[in-house]
Amino acid sequence: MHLSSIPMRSGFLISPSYPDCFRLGFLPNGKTRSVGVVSRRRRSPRASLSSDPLLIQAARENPVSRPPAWMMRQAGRYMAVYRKLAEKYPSFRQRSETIDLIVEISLQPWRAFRPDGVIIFSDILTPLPAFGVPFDIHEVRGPIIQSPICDEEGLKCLHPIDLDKLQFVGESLKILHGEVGNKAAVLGFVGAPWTIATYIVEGGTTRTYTTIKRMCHTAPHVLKALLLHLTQAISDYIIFQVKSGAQCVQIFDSWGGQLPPNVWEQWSKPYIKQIVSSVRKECPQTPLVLYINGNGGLLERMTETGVDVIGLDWTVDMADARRRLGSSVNVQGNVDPAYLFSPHSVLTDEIHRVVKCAGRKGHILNLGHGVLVNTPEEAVAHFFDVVRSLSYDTLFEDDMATKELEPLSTL
Ligand SMILES: O=C(O)CCc1c2[nH]c(c1CC(=O)O)Cc1[nH]c(c(CC(=O)O)c1CCC(=O)O)Cc1[nH]c(c(CC(=O)O)c1CCC(=O)O)Cc1[nH]c(c(CCC(=O)O)c1CC(=O)O)C2
Repeated sequence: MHLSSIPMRSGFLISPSYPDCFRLGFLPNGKTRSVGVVSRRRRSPRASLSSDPLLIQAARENPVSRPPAWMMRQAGRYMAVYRKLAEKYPSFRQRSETIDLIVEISLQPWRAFRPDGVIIFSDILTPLPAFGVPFDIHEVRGPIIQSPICDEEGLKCLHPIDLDKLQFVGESLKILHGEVGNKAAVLGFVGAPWTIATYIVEGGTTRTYTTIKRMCHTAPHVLKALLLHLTQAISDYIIFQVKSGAQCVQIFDSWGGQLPPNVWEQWSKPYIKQIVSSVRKECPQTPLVLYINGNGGLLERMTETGVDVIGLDWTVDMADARRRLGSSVNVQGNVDPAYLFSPHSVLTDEIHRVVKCAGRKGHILNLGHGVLVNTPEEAVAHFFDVVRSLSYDTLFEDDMATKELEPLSTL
């Protein structure tokens, strides 16, 4: 399975830096056309599989020589404009379920920093009421599920996802797509069944996951029924997001890393795999990214889900991840979000290091998890400025030059 292209600010096409994995070209007229790959050697781009003159010309005019970049949680509380808006609309559910507010908040980081992706402002819990699980988000306590599910009786509240109740998501994606055109990718996202189940079973955020982990042994049939229900609902929801305008969808199994790897194999992986296979049938071109927080023990296993991109948290060294996964697996990440609190020069060096370790192909630059509350906005701006000024040629040529000089310096 291949990724489709992620449109860049310059116009349309990312294929030059992703010869193996991007095969949809975004043409300057805004239409998408399926093409072969366009590869680029040094500074002379050439088409290898595509003979479409428009694409070849466009590739020449818009050489892409850096990874695309966006940030998890790139909208939200660290931004002053968001905090101001949150004063006026104090309920998170209102902010994330009203079309005008969703569009406005999603575009705040786009206007301020021009990332290559615009992520819809939403939450992994947003679809819950549409299949029978009401929730709220409390300012201090975080998500709260009014009626956690702990037994067979609890399962009775579940019903198939009613996508009419999520029209605000569909409409917002459509509007965002229209707003950013082919200058950036529009990204949707969902929580993975295991991660969503932690909230539904525990009743909210937990530090220990003991209730749901116990359930694996005391009521496996209940947990399995819940996860199967979530699998169907989340698959339908991803397809709905794609049909509404999402060009790439991130699956957050944020709490999958809380499980021992063999338990993740049993209670998370099969459900994600099922989602990937259902989505593929309907939307074969849409890249799916899988992120797990604390995924060092799961990297190889994550590829077995069939997703296109493996999201890395910052506890995995990018070079190690590349070694372990092989260069044909696409990766996303993984600058430690705490670097955004350090001097800009330190952040610059870290971005360069991560990009060098990731290599020239199949890498989406991102943080290793979401932007932290209180992150200085100037640091986020600096992150994207550095990305924009990146050039693989310069970055890797410097390395080559150093290597070539090495024998001389030993004389
Ligand atoms: O994040 C918190 O600290 C507060 C509560 C919390 C929320 N969802 C939650 C949690 C964590 C938990 O307690 O389990 C639960 C939640 N939401 C999300 C994840 C996935 C993850 O980050 O690993 C998770 C689980 C893991 C985690 O929180 O790190 C995803 C999410 N929520 C949200 C966004 C969108 C965005 O921020 O741009 C996104 C990410 C989209 C992406 O990057 O592709 C939005 C969101 N949800 C929420 C908030 C805070 C409340 C507010 O603005 O009034 C906010 C806004 C913000 O982060 O500043 C509520």
